[in-house]
Amino acid sequence: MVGVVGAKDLPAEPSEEEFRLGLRSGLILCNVLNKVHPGAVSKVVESSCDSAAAPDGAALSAYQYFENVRNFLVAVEQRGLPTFEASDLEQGGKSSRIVNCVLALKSYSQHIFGLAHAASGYHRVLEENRKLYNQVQDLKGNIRVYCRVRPFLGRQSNVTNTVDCIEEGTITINTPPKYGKGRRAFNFNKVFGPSATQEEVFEDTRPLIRSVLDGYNVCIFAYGQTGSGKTHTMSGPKDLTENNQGVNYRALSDLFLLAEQRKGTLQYDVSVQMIEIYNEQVRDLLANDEIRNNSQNGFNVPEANLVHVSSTFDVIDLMNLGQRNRAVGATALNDRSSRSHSCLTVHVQGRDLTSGGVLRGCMHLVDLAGSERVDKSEVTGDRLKEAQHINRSLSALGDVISSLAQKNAHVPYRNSKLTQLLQDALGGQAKTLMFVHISPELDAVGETLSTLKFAERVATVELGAARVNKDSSDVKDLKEQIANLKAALARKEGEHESVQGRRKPTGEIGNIEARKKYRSRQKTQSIDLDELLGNSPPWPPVSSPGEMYGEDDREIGSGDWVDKVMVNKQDGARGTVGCWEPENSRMPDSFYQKYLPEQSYNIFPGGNGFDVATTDDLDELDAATSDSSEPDLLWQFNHSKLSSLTNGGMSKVNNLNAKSTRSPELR
Ligand SMILES: Nc1ncnc2c1ncn2[C@@H]1O[C@H](COP(=O)(O)OP(=O)(O)OP(=O)(O)O)[C@@H](O)[C@H]1O
Repeated sequence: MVGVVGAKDLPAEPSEEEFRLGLRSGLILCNVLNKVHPGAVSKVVESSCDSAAAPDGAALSAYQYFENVRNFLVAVEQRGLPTFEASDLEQGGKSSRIVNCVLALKSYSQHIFGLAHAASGYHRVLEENRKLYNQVQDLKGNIRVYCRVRPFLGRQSNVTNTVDCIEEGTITINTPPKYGKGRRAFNFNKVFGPSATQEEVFEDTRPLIRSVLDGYNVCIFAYGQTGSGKTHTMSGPKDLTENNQGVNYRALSDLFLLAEQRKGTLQYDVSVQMIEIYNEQVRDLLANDEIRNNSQNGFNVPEANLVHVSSTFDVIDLMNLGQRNRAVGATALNDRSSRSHSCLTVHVQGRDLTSGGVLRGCMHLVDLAGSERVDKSEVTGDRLKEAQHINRSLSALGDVISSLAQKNAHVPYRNSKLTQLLQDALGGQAKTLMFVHISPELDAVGETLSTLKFAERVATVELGAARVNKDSSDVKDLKEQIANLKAALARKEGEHESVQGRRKPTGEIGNIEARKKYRSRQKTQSIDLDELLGNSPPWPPVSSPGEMYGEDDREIGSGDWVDKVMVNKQDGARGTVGCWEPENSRMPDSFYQKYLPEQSYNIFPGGNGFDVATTDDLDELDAATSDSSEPDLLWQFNHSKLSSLTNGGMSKVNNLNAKSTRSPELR
């Protein structure tokens, strides 16, 4: 009897490798059966195509292949055609050899059918989950703003508290007469009081981390007066422990945790960059060499290192290095004041192991330099210059926010490096979260009020709907080609310039302390600020989001998970279900050796029309029974892929990275 695998037989979670092997063996089985009983397959295909029960999503064709196999076997039975019993093996002659082969394949495929069936459900649920999750995120709307109140620091215990009360998303400030009425309430998505722990704060940020892995661009930035706790939120205090780690560390460890959990279906490659904007200079915090000018865009741009990371430990090392390299100074208000805006950018590339589709997400974690009243912070000289730069860029940020809030056609992003850096996050399709920080002291109330007013404004900015960055393999290949061509062109130009002795002088790097060398794992690359901004599409005019995108961007931004199988299936000219074109689809020899008994591996001597005496012959058999282009996408399977699957997971990302040292680029 041909067995039909019931729900009870389905494994909870087939491994990716089992799933693929199953698909391939189903293909072989159908081809063999088709030869034994020509015509039967197509009948079965017709009926199974109508099946309303077939799930949609990435696993559709896998599901249908196996439906076909199953239905075919049932049809064979119903017609009283050979039943594949072990006793058949004893019979001599051609038909028993066929039966022998089919039997071996069938028994394996029954098992695999169960796996594939379960996998299709698993993929479907995963995909639905992912979509729903991000829809909920999108519905939350504008830039999200969380307010955090710093506790009084040790030396300030007797100081008057300006924070009257905190309720859910509302914070009420007691305002001295000079600032208007007695109390003023501000509403945000969330308000964290002084006793909120780092973990509690991160808990509400966590959903965004998932979005990065789903191919969205995310920006989390900390805003507030100097000394109000921005660095504390983003990185943590000076004496860092696991408990008091800030958002940056937690975000990265979550990222790796989730990537690990998804490794059966998606393989992720993670790289980070860390830059700072100091006195309107963009500088690489992970640099091992001097930063060079790149005057192409009219402003200084570093060759920012994109460092591949494969664990939280790697990230902690890098962040520590970046923190050490940050321009930090003491002001009257904060003895460890950040004098620059810092941005940790995490690039994530996920490859769907089934469809080969690629998702790219990018996350900016920005710790802005603190605004300060220069009279109050008593700064002079270099510190004054820094403060002026900081205030100017924050005011440029304010102008951008105002324009966005008013939906102006022109948004002055170009007025500062900071606004250029945040351009996509503020106006594009990123998911953006701002942590606004306030100090509770009475003498900070002026800044507190202006900070909170600014934050309220930010909360009204409407973002374009966040878009997932995804590439089908074809698009990805084309982009890689473009990137290679660009790199070649840049190299040529460089050669040309050096020949003519017109090389630009080394850029000014300001007064940052000497950079620690960090050579071992770094890859240096030329990028411009646009690339630092990640892979999100360019900011479209507010009134017509998406207008500026190229055809390519539109195609990949349709909001659905792009999957090669699905893309192909939409093409009516090909991909008839149940037909296979096994171009390049030969299984590794190890497969045949492992899964076909020796006698059936070598079972078809010549002369019967479809001899399968060798694996090469199996290829021919495949070729003879195929007429669809689908499998060359679905069935690309060879030794190297098998080994990459078995080695699995994040350990492979090094190799991936070695292939592509550029940051993900969609432009
Ligand atoms: N939630 C908090 N709990 C405990 N201590 C905090 C908290 N927030 C800030 N602090 C402490 O307050 C001081 C100032 O914080 P921090 O350096 O993070 O401020 P900042 O806004 O980054 O300042 P600047 O803009 O000058 O860099 C630090 O000593 C920090 O450890």
